[in-house]
Parts: sequence; structure tokens; C-alpha cells
Amino acid sequence: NNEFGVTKFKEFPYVSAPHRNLMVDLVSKVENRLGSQLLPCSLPPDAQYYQNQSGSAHASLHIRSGNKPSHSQIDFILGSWIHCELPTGGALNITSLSAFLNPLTDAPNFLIELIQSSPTSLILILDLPPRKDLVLCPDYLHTFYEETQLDTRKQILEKIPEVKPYISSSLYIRSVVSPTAIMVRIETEASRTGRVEEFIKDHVDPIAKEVLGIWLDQCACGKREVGEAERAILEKRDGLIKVKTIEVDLGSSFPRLFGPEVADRVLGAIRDVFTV
Ligand SMILES: C=CC1=C(C)/C(=C/C2=NC(=C3\c4[nH]c(Cc5[nH]c(C=O)c(C)c5CC)c(C)c4C(=O)[C@@H]3C(=O)OC)/[C@@H](CCC(=O)O)[C@@H]2C)NC1=O
Repeated sequence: NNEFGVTKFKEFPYVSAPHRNLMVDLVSKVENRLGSQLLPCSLPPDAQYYQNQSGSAHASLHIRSGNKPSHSQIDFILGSWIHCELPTGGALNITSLSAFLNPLTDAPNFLIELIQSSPTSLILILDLPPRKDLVLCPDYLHTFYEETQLDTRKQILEKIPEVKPYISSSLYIRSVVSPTAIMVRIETEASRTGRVEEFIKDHVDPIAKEVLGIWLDQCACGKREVGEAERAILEKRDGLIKVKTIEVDLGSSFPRLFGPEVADRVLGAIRDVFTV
């Protein structure tokens, strides 16, 4: 019975056109390529759209699980947007799309997050987080990170003057990303309005679509041999990452943004999907 019933997840409201277009295009690219393998979103409606008591924070969550493991190596695809009005008059917008594979393959997952906390600054996280130890498996490093040239895209972005590395305060987060992870913050002068939108349109959009394309071709639709013992190790590692990233990303921000009751409900719904 909330007005979000009419605001579809896929409209990514509250963000600029280039930001919305990018997220809509990425979700469509995933659904067009993997749609036949994905079940419809089965989250309860009050987890698909939720808001805080005062209505100053609105959010949407969309999770589609892969068909039974025998038919798909997709664990689930998760899309989300969060909009919070800040007391300073600005707004916090976090949009994210993540794709998790199941132990039928050991290929990397996909993650993009755009975190905008002011009209002149944006944090971009774009990575194929590894699912195996890169020291123990040199061919994994070669196949997914060297051959795919992911580092060249990272270098292109970091050449842009307003782009600075984003160093997460969480050592855990730093430990789960790949060596080619794009974790940057762009800070523009207040006078240069529209610069962040230009950056998203000219640089983030094409690179994000290329990285997603690599993930779809080489990871989601690639074939990897995974033995029984290895599958058990993958299952454990994947489970630990899901539990821990919910805690790091959402554990403190959700109760603060949505209050304990809504936070518990939505985190519970996410955990139900994450820890199958
Ligand atoms: C595996 C690789 C990962 C990386 C590299 C990674 C990075 C980061 N995400 C952060 C955050 C974040 N993300 C989301 C989306 C989201 N995350 C999950 C997780 O299960 C779900 C289910 C959803 C959809 C609801 C929200 C809502 C949210 C924050 O509030 C938080 C933030 O904006 O703080 C500024 C930052 C926390 C650490 C830091 O402050 O530096 C950091 C940038 N997060 C990873 O998982």
C-alpha cells in the first residue's frame, strides 16, 4: 500500500539521467542475456520497496535467483537503489547491481556500486571479485584479470584529474576485491555543475558495460570444471562473503537510514536469499 508500488525498481528514480540510464541498461543487459535462467523476484513487496518512518529515505531491492543449479550457474542477481534526503539539504543515492555465481563454476562475480552523497562527488565501485585465491591459482589471475585487460580500464579512469582512489575504511572490503578493482571517488568543483553526470555518461557508462560484457561472456556463460571437493570450498567461501558484505555494507547504515524495524525486515529478506 505504498506509492512505491507504482515506482518500478527499474526506473531508478532520484538519480540523474546518465546515472539512471546506465543502471537501467546494465539491468536490461543482464536480464536479456540471463533472463531465461532467472526466476522472478520473490522478495516480499515490503522488501522490494521500503522507506523509513519519516519518508526521508526510500529504497528498492530486486533479487532474482538462478534456476535450480542443474540448469544454471547463476546463484542470484541483486539490484538496488537507495535515496536518502540528508539534513544538509543534499541527498545520498546508492545504486548497485551485483551478480553471484554458484559453485558449478569458480568464475568471479560481478559488482557495480555508484554512491553519490553530494552533487559534486561520486564513489564508483566496479569489480569482478575473485572466488579463488589468486596466489594459489595463477591461471585464474591470468584468465580473468590479465587476459581481460581489466587493468587498462582502471588506468584510463585514474588518468582523469578529478578521479582519486577510493580507499574503503573496511580492510575486509579491500581484501575481497580483485587487483583490478575500480574503487574511485570523483570530486568536482561546485561551480562545474553537471560534471559528475558528464563523467558517468562519458567514462563510467562505457567501462561498466564493457566489464559487464566480459563478466557475461567469460564468467556467467563460461564453462569451468569444478571438482566435488572444490565445490565445497567455493560454497563455504561464497557464503562467508555474502554474510560479511551484508554486515559491512548494511550493518550500520541500514538501521541508521531506515530505523531498526525496517532494517531488520529488509536485512532478513536479503539473508534469506543470500544464505541458501
Ligand atoms: C564484494 C565487494 C564489495 C565492495 C567492494 C563494497 C564496497 C562498498 N559498499 C559500501 C556500501 C554499500 N553498498 C550498498 C549496496 C548493497 N551492498 C550489499 C551487500 O551485501 C547489498 C545487499 C546492497 C544492496 C542493498 C549499500 C546500501 C552500501 C552502504 O551504505 C555502503 C556505503 O555506501 O558506504 C559509504 C561501502 C562500505 C565500506 C566503506 O564505507 O568503504 C563500500 C564502498 N561492497 C561490497 O560488497
